[in-house]
Amino acid sequence: MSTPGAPSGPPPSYEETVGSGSGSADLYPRLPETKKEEKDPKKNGPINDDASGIELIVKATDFAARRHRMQRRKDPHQTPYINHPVGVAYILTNEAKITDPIILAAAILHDTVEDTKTTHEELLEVFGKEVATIVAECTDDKSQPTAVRKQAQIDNGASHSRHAKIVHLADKLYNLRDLERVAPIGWDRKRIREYANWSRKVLEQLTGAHPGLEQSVAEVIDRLLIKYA
Ligand SMILES: Nc1nc2c(ncn2[C@@H]2O[C@H](COP(=O)(O)OP(=O)(O)O)[C@@H](OP(=O)(O)OP(=O)(O)O)[C@H]2O)c(=O)[nH]1
Repeated sequence: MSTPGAPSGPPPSYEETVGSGSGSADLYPRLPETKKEEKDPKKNGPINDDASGIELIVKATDFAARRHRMQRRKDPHQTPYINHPVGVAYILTNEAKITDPIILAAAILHDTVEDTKTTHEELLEVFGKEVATIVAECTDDKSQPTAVRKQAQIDNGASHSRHAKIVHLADKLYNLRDLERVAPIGWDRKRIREYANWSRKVLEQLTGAHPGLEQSVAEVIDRLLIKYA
């Protein structure tokens, strides 16, 4: 979902943009410093020409950025919507250690059919069956009332492919962490509790797809329910 319209007021500070660095409320856990191997800029390294996976991911990123370009998140700073699908893909590579280009492309595209005029047929044509199918499994039917859509996620989650479950887990993790960071405009404590409780029911349907992600989702839900008890 999106909040249309341009942001008003001063731009967010650097700290507000990247997170406070204070731990649990950050979108991504801090990574240990890794010492990079120094490369001699005068020497030419080998060129890896097996680039189809990278091309797919960049193509998906460009497509999603163009389709979501007018959309904003619901947070007080009205963050550009594209931050969400890119962040979901980053959770997959950074935390879940998923490097399958099909799953990453689907993660980047996961809201294009649900929240923009993009169609399933278009994704089929541009990105192929595997990517389009994962996106379809992660797409809510926005023609349905909210309560029906929310129940459908609980009812259908278990029957989805493992790839779709993994994208769904990273999607939930991003949204729950975002909720922990700052509540969307208009959300009171009750709404946050309801979202956390509903997320737990969805999580139960995704069991076994990726234990690490499942644990991370469960931990944020626990923290939210304590914070907003
Ligand atoms: N936490 C958070 N969520 C935001 C923000 N901006 C937009 N969203 C979206 O809002 C949706 C959750 O809000 P709800 O009121 O429960 O659902 P709805 O908009 O789809 O009716 C999520 O989309 P969804 O595709 O419906 O995901 P989900 O409900 O399957 O998690 C999430 O991506 C934000 O700033 N913070």
